[in-house]
Amino acid sequence: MSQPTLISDTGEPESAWYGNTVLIFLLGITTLLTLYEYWCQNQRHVKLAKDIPSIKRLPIVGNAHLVLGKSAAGIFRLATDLSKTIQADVAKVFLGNRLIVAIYNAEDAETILGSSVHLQKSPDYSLFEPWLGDGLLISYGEKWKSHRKMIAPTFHATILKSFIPTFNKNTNRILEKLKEEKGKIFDCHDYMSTATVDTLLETAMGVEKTNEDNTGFDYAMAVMKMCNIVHLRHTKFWLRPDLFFNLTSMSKIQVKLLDTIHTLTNTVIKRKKKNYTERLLKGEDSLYTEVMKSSEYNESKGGAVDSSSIKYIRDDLDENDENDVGEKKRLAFLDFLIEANETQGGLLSDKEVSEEVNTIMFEGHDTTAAASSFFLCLLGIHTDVQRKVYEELKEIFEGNMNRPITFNDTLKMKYLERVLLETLRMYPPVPLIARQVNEDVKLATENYVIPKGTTVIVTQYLIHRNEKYWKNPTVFDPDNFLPENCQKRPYYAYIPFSAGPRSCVGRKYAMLKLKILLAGIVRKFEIISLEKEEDFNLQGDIILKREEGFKIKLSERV
Ligand code: HEM
Repeated sequence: MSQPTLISDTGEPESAWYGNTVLIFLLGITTLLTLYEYWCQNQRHVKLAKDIPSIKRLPIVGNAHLVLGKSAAGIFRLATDLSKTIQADVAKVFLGNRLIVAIYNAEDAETILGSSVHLQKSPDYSLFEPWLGDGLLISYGEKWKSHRKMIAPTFHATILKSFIPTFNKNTNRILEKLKEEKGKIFDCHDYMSTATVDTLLETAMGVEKTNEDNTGFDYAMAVMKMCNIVHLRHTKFWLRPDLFFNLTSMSKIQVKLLDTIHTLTNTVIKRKKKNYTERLLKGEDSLYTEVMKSSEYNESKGGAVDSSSIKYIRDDLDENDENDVGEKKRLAFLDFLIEANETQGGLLSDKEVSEEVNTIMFEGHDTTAAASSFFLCLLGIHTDVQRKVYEELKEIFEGNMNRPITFNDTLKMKYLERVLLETLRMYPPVPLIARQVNEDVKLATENYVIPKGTTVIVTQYLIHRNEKYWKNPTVFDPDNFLPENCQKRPYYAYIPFSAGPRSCVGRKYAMLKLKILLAGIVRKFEIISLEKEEDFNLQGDIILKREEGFKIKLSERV
């Protein structure tokens, strides 16, 4: 039986009317999208950046589709492959209408990082806010400037030297734990993370680890998972707006992870505040007053401790940070923060103290854990390099491989230092830095212009592998850091700690701590790796890691 034909108000059959409506709707959408694409193409930033090399973009989405369905390691591979495809020192991509310019060369990196103008982080860092607040890593303008001035000197050479016994104690603690893994294949990153969290707590934060609890491990795992979430939101653009993200199960996981992270940092702050109040109740001076009175301080005022011996790499801010001889130099990080909060006319609010503690705990641990894990894997692969490191240590310690490592010993570790610098070249823990430029910037390369409002990504990982500056960029060769080879390179060709006014405040802390930890491990164990560098699946989820983990095997040295 045939169906009766429905007649619309206009007298046409209903199906024809329905077809016309869909057609009009589709035409409308197409016209709107075409107009939008036309508008995009005529935007000032698109026109100004038109000569910067790029790959083909799709209308409307730009290059955003390329990350769809890719894992963190897949995205990292995509980014490095793109740089090879484009074969230029600068490249651009579009996420929708958003322009992103990537820099692969030292000269243009200097234009951005060396400037005191392009200091604002890109909007991508805002995803860290629920975790780090507006701490030093993210903040901008006057707040960043004044906090940087307060915090940088709390990592001064004099303070770092006072941390050496704790670096030794924590190295011994980790050596005991590593003994349990002897002969097994295991992921050393978990151990390196826990060790760095515990060491940071006992040094920069100045709190004693009173029991063998799992705080360091739990915190490190929570940070690792938080990095995964933030990275996922960076690459999956639909997860960026809180409105959508809050609908996902991931947002509930984030709440739990942040609870673990903030519980640790709040406990640390509370303990330090309690110490502060107890001192005052006992009639003792505040640390600040004590420091001011100390004869040691008065002596050093005349001639600050020479920190040049731990200037592993030149730094534009060394002059500013270290000539700023002031009383705060004598207070370690959290001691200073509490004083600034309690006695110095409220220089810092409770919220600001918490933001900075969270920032230092994150920046200070995950970076160092990655650096030490890559170092151990590389020694396991390059056994000739490992032998040389061990020979150097034997010479320094003259048969007493168990004694504590002193500051002077670290100065003699010339070869180990070169191996560490080479590790940071090939596998920089922070593989890229993203800034937002607030004015047009002319680059050295081909006079390209980066329009204001653009996100600029300085890619340390690729600059460190640019053939212009490195003879065999993909070959692990500690001799790249022989003094005669360093002199030939532009300064910005090697920037694992960034450079310029926003460079890493913890670079000297990191190098000193890493030397003691890694020398301690090599003195005790021979490291074996069953994989090769070609097997590394790198993923750049905030901090550079290996997707498969950092598997090594240890055998105890006789
Ligand atoms: C191997 C270890 C480390 C590496 C490779 C490293 C690398 C970096 C890099 C590349 C930046 C610039 C980031 C950016 O602009 O997005 C940075 C900033 C920073 N780092 Fe490190 N870092 C390390 C260890 C540390 C340690 C141990 C601390 C503290 C104890 C620390 C504290 C900071 C802080 C607070 C900033 C922000 C500085 C500012 O914006 O003014 N880092 N680090």
